[in-house]
Amino acid sequence: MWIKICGLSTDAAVVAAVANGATHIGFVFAESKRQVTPEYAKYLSRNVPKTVKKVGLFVNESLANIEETIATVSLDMVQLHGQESAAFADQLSVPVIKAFGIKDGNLPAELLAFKQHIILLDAPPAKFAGGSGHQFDWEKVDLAMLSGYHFFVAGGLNTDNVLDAIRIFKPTGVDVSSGVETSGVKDLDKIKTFIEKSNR
Ligand SMILES: O=C(O)c1ccccc1NCC(=O)[C@H](O)[C@H](O)COP(=O)(O)O
Repeated sequence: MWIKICGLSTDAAVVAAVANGATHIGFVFAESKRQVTPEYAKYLSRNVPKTVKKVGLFVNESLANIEETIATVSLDMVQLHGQESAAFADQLSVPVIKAFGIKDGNLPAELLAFKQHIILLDAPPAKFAGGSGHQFDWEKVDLAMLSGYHFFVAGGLNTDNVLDAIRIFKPTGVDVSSGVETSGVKDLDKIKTFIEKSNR
């Protein structure tokens, strides 16, 4: 199971994610309360082993700026949260995770164009393009449409519901940000519990 802990902005949270077995960690470079600069993400990444994938999150950013950030931080992957096309994703130099906000359980038709990429099923955008802590309507999703895709389930996951998400979706991975926070700050115990439960 891939386990991605997203929106990291402190050393303690990075250490907790890595030490407890996260396979992916996410840094938000888009406008967000969790936004970090490329230079700071590079600093936070200094002791992250190569086995843990560093993912950079962007919203409708230019190809040049994304590539510059990939180089600065040594990102392994990019997560796109805007209206980026598959043709845009195809041009990036690292593997891409494309986030889709799922409204009323409807998977977007665009999914087909992203078959070569990794998909992230998320709640629809709220104040920011992601990281809202909201859940989408799991029960209405046509699971058969996800066959053949590598995909993360995200959106409002937490230590109480992650096992249900895994049971229902049988995803390649799970992704969390708000659900491992307390009062808006990453909670090291919740990170540990989330990873332990995801690995059960
Ligand atoms: O975290 C943000 O503030 C953010 C801002 C802009 C684009 C994406 C953002 N976050 C994405 C994520 O952290 C997660 O991949 C996903 O949306 C799930 O978040 P959550 O529901 O908070 O667990």
